[in-house]
Amino acid sequence: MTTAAFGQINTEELPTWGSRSADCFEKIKQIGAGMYGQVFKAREIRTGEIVALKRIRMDNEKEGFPITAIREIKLLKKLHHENIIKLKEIVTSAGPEKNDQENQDSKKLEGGIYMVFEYMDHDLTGLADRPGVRFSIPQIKCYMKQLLTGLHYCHVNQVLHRDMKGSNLLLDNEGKLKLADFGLAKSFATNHDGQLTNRVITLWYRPPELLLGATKYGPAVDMWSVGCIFAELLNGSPILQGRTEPDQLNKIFELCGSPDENNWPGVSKYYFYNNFKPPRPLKRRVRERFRRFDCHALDLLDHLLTLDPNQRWSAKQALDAEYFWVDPLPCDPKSLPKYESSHEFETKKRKQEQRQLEEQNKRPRLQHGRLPPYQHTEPHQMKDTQPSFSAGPSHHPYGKHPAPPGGPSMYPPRNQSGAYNPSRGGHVGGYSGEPYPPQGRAPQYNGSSMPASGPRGPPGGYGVGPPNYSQTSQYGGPAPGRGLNNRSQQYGRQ
Ligand SMILES: Nc1ncnc2c1ncn2[C@@H]1O[C@H](COP(=O)(O)OP(=O)(O)OP(=O)(O)O)[C@@H](O)[C@H]1O
Repeated sequence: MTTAAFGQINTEELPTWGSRSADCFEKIKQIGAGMYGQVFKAREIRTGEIVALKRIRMDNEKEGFPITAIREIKLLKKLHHENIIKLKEIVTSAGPEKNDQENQDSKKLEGGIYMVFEYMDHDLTGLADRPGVRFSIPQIKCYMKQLLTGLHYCHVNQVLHRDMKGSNLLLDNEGKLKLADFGLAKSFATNHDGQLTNRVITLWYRPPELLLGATKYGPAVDMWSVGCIFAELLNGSPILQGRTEPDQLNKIFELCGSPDENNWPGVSKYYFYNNFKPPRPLKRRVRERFRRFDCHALDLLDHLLTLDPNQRWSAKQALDAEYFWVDPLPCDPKSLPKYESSHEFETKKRKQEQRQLEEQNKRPRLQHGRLPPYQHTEPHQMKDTQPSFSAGPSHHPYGKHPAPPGGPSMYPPRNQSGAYNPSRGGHVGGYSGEPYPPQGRAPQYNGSSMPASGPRGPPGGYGVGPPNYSQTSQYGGPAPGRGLNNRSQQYGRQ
């Protein structure tokens, strides 16, 4: 593959885009389910080549071809780099409908438009979640180096990724890492008025400037996410697991200290600064909290998790960090262990099944498959003597409801109307339990104040989006670009 030099976009185009049918491929299995499409492992029938097919979800599209797909195709056609996923072609199929059960079990792909990608064995979140997988330091350095190299290529080509997180970093069994999911990416070369939406990037990876309402921003937004991913790799779990935007900011400030004009010149001008600045000064605790990391890792992390985007390290500065040049050095990707394929979709599904099984086992045993007989009690006693099966674990598909928005934060209580909508964005079902970062995309606005996150949902049920800022919430009334009620409007402001 030819790789364009930094600063140059390879505009060479593939000849037959969209001209082939999806019938050239047979489905092997589903490996991903994002907010905007399902991803399948598939085989090209003629050549036997294994590929990943991302079905472009059209069901919610009243306004034509989804903007996220247009973005992804447009940018990926221009970006050619060994650390960026390769979009090979687009194929279409007039095949059977989505809910056709027979089709779901068959190898035939259902009707729709598909993006054909090179296949990658894992995503970083899926791999890290695999029981028994522990990354070594040279391995983490190797992944981080590739991640930064791919991102540096994007940034010098004036592309912001805007959804950096583990599940969008794909790995193959040769140890290669590639950035994927450019559905929220944006070319900032063409954005002259500088008005960008701040409702991008999955909450746990979202930088403070976006949470404070920035509409002018640059590559530093991705670099904050890189800091979160790096710390997560070393820590073994995500480091800033906010449940709502205020809670996320709260967690950031508790770790990185309070922002003020000294450590972040201009911060007081952000739209939400006065609403969210901590009421009392907080100390920066990055070095203290991660004191078990080695000093070079800590140094890099400290520069990535810098509140002021102008002082935060760029991908280039990060690549030059001591961390990558001292022993133990990053390993050769080819020397890395080969793992059984692991995508976040599958690991989550497995966990969900296990949890369901555990819940079932916890339930009181039913006699002859019937509910346990009620104890005969006087009506007045019945009140306090509920049949035990009702006290069992919740079988709500989303598990526990998330904590009320705002949580134990210092922010004023939030407007509670519609406090939680488990089927946000129209996605139902769900992996329950653990908190989950709302997706990079803001959900469709339902006109009420909603918490930012719910537990993660399954195929699409993951689609727990960050909340829309409520127009009546503590965010201090209407703000530019808020109160949008569909995706195309939502992204109207780029
Ligand atoms: N080329 C690929 N090879 C292997 N797996 C892939 C590939 N592309 C995507 N996947 C899997 O599918 C998942 C979802 O893909 P992607 O993020 O592109 O979809 P999306 O609809 O934009 O998702 P999201 O809403 O999570 O951003 C990835 O996390 C990954 O596990």
